[in-house]
Amino acid sequence: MANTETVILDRNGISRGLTRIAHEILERNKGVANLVLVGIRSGGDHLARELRSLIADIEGEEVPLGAVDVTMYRDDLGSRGPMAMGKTEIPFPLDGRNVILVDDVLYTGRTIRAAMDALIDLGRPRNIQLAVLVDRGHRELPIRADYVGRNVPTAREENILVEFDENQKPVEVRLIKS
Ligand SMILES: O=P(O)(O)OC[C@H]1O[C@H](OP(=O)(O)OP(=O)(O)O)[C@H](O)[C@@H]1O
Ligand SMILES: O=c1cc[nH]c(=O)[nH]1
Repeated sequence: MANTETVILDRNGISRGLTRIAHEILERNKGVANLVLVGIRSGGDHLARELRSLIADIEGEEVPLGAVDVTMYRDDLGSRGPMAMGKTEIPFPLDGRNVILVDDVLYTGRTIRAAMDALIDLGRPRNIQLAVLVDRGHRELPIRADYVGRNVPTAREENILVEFDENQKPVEVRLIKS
């Protein structure tokens, strides 16, 4: 049977969701002092860059931006076959910082567990908060997001695709039923 695809968010919808998240982050953290953004490769790193730009538009200040690759921290490393590995680039100390971890889709929570282990190997943040563009449910670990662009109820066999253009700007979020 052919796949059916439904657009959940277009460019404007994504932009509105990220703008709201930027305001929520600033509200909860009382501004940008002590704040850093770390995006999970790949996808979360592009969204973290968008959030940094939106926060700068509101506060007039750019917060430190990093990216984490979770490949070596995955709990299915042995069973998944070869995987392309990205680079973790966090060019600032994490100790004592309020870290906003950013990803595109939150599903089982296993990627977030891996990312938190990767961060904690690098330092001891004051806290880690989680921002995701889409929460599709079906958690397998006790993990929740602090900031959510859109909650999308899904069936396990469905898939959420976040598409980026050639400049790594988010273009569309689609729900794919196969
Ligand atoms: O909550 P989880 O069940 O861990 O799923 C969420 C993760 O799945 C996707 O990454 P994927 O592993 O497909 O890698 P990619 O983004 O690099 O393609 C997505 O970008 C999230 O990081
Ligand atoms: O639907 C899903 C599940 C995990 N990761 C995605 O990007 N989409």
